[in-house]
Amino acid sequence: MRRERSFPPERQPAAKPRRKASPRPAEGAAQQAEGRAYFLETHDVSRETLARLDRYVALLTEWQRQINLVAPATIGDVWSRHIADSLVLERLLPPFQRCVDLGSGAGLPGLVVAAVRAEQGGIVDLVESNAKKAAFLRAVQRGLGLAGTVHAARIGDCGAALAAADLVTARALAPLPELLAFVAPHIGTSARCFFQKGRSHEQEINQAAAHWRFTMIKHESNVENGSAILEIGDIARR
Ligand SMILES: C[S@@+](CC[C@H](N)C(=O)[O-])C[C@H]1O[C@@H](n2cnc3c(N)ncnc32)[C@H](O)[C@@H]1O
Repeated sequence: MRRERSFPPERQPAAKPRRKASPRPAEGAAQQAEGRAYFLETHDVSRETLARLDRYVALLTEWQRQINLVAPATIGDVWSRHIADSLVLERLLPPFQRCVDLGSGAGLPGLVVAAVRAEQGGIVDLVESNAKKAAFLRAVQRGLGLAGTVHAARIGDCGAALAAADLVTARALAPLPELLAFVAPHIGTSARCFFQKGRSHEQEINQAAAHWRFTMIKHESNVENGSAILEIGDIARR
């Protein structure tokens, strides 16, 4: 459902759960294979994209033995929990020249977006302040032949990257008022932000609307009960 809104916002009905339960708890190679098979039943991706995603999962699994990239209990469930979640956002993105993913962590959704859009020429920059995670992100970019820069820095020090972006993404990074404060000083007037939010998003929208004006399309999401992807633009302080 897409609905353009200005603020103050109207109340929205709660999102409906849609996704079939994924195989959980899931750890190890057998669970990953099961998750991959289910992913392929439910997603249509090209052979080239699948090869990149397979390589990403292999690198993630290898590096996860040394550093905590994702919650350890979710590594077996990487296809349904992380890749499919990132694809929900990717499918909403218009064509772009430069997308900046904030607080990328293990590369979610940024590396998944980059892997899926590789043939379309869009560049995905990744901002991640944790040096070890940033090293992982660079290794994946190299391993998959993806364009883009990894900024091993705080978001506040990445104004130039944000200024060059036509899209900004973030998942599980910060409450909406904080996300708006990160991007507003830097992004161009036509840039759009896609923030993947959990079930507290309505409260966050109301808190943000006290300090910011913005336009928003709320895309309901099946990632978890009540989750949503907020497409936001025209951000200005009140
Ligand atoms: C909860 S994790 C989410 C990672 C990923 N987006 C995901 O959905 O799995 C948040 C990540 O953002 C990074 N981070 C938090 N604040 C940041 C900041 N101000 N600048 C850059 N990175 C930041 C953290 O190091 C962490 O890896």
